[in-house]
Amino acid sequence: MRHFDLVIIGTGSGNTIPNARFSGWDIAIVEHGKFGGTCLNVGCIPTKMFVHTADVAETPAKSSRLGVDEQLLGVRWPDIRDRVFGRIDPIAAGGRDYRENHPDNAKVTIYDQVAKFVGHKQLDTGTGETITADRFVIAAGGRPMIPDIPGLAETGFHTSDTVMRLEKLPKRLAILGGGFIAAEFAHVFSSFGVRVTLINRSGRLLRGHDSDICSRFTELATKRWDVRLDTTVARAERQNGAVRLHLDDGDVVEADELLVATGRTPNSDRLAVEATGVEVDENGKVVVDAYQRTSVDGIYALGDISSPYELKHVANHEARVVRHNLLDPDHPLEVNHRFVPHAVFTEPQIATVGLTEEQAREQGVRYVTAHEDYSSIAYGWAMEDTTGFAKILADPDTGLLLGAHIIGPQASTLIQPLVQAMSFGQHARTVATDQYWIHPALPELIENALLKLPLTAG
Ligand SMILES: Cc1cc2nc3c(=O)[nH]c(=O)nc-3n(C[C@H](O)[C@H](O)[C@H](O)COP(=O)(O)OP(=O)(O)OC[C@H]3O[C@@H](n4cnc5c(N)ncnc54)[C@H](O)[C@@H]3O)c2cc1C
Ligand SMILES: NC(=O)c1ccc[n+]([C@@H]2O[C@H](COP(=O)([O-])OP(=O)(O)OC[C@H]3O[C@@H](n4cnc5c(N)ncnc54)[C@H](O)[C@@H]3O)[C@@H](O)[C@H]2O)c1
Repeated sequence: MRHFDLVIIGTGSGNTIPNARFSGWDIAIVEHGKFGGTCLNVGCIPTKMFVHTADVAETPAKSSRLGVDEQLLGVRWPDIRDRVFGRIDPIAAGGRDYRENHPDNAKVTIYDQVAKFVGHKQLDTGTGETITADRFVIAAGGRPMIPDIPGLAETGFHTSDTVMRLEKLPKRLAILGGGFIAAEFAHVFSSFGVRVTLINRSGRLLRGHDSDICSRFTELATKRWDVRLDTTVARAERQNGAVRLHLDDGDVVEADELLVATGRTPNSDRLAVEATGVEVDENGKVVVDAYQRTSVDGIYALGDISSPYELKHVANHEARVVRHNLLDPDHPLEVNHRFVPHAVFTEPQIATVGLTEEQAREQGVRYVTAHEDYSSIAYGWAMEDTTGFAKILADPDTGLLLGAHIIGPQASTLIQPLVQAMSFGQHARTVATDQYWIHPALPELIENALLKLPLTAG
């Protein structure tokens, strides 16, 4: 059995670990799919390339309120799709080529089949070779979770792994789920002229967000798409080429294609991590401590397979922590999950960091809130925005921010000064008043919301 200093399973964030500081280490990289993992190949990057294109396609529908009459002449799906993957596919191939052929990686060996643990620190690489190592990094991510619906497999469906490579645009798309992926793809496909029906089990879309954000988004989504809430699919079938979804309320939704976006499940099962003694929780997530160490000495995990946050910036941060801890295990770094922001790139954009109002209430945290509409700031007037807002929560006594939630144009960018303020423990008033805010730019939304916080001091 070949023995390595380090085996890394998964080339998403895991592949960022080996650098010049590992020269001299015998490293195996195990990846059965494309190099770059979910984010590069089927996640963040292609979706946002589609989202930007969708935003452009949607412009004419919004411009007449500004007195500019525009017309969308067409959407060339094959060109849109091929631009995205024409850019991405070579990056994945280049990533593999670098690890396989570049002199920097002379001591790196690649295994390209589905691997699974077969014993303590023993990995069956799926290539006919079983390997061992002193250290492992489990960075094998997750995959779409497919609900158990009678007829679903026979009906045929897409997930986020396949829907971006459709041969042609469907006329009608049914989306099962009401989370991040459903919200982003509903925006993308409807902007391209596809009639979208969204079927969601719970009563509000993007649950888990602050309830003011969920309510506003659900209200807007309902105007744009056929949204079925508090509904599940009892049975699916395909008739005359069309997907037919029988809902539990008796209604039938017909579509040309179906996208299942009902959450993701970690790949710990397929990797059989228990065979090496690595502990998983009730959701199949690998259990790690604050240093990303699993229950087995020398085995680390990171990213979607272990993290409570299924976000690329978190996976990358955890990979940096693991890299340090591999190199200097006697002085390990702790992971920093204090203020993890995220954005949903739908229409309108949504961004969030810290506590929602519901969480603050449940945790018994003392808080005050401030709310500012885009329609109250000059650039919001310029854009004729009537639905966007920022909501900020702060501790009334210390003036420290507890959470921030934005729905509206550029929300994913506008949130950043608030992430910074929270990360560096800055007082809300200081952030609002001790720096210039460019007038009349969109960040005035944040400045005004901060100034409105009814703080007891400062
Ligand atoms: C549609 C979509 C859009 C997203 N958009 C965003 C976004 O805008 N912003 C954001 O922050 N996050 C986004 N995410 C989440 C983000 O993509 C993930 O959090 C991130 O990619 C996780 O990285 P990772 O390294 O943990 O795993 P991955 O990138 O999934 O890497 C795991 C790798 O392990 C390989 N692997 C798994 N099992 C085995 C095995 N047994 N043997 C060999 N190889 C194996 C897989 O092939 C894969 O390449 C999105 C996700 C999806 C699905
Ligand atoms: N912009 C981003 O950062 C981004 C974008 C896409 C995905 N992601 C990551 O990927 C993860 C997975 O995304 P997702 O949208 O698949 O999951 P999600 O957890 O965000 O949403 C799942 C949705 O499916 C619904 N659901 C579950 N089972 C159902 C059923 N049987 N019938 C009907 N509805 C059902 C849930 O109520 C929920 O609304 C996200 O949690 C996120 O961390 C991030």
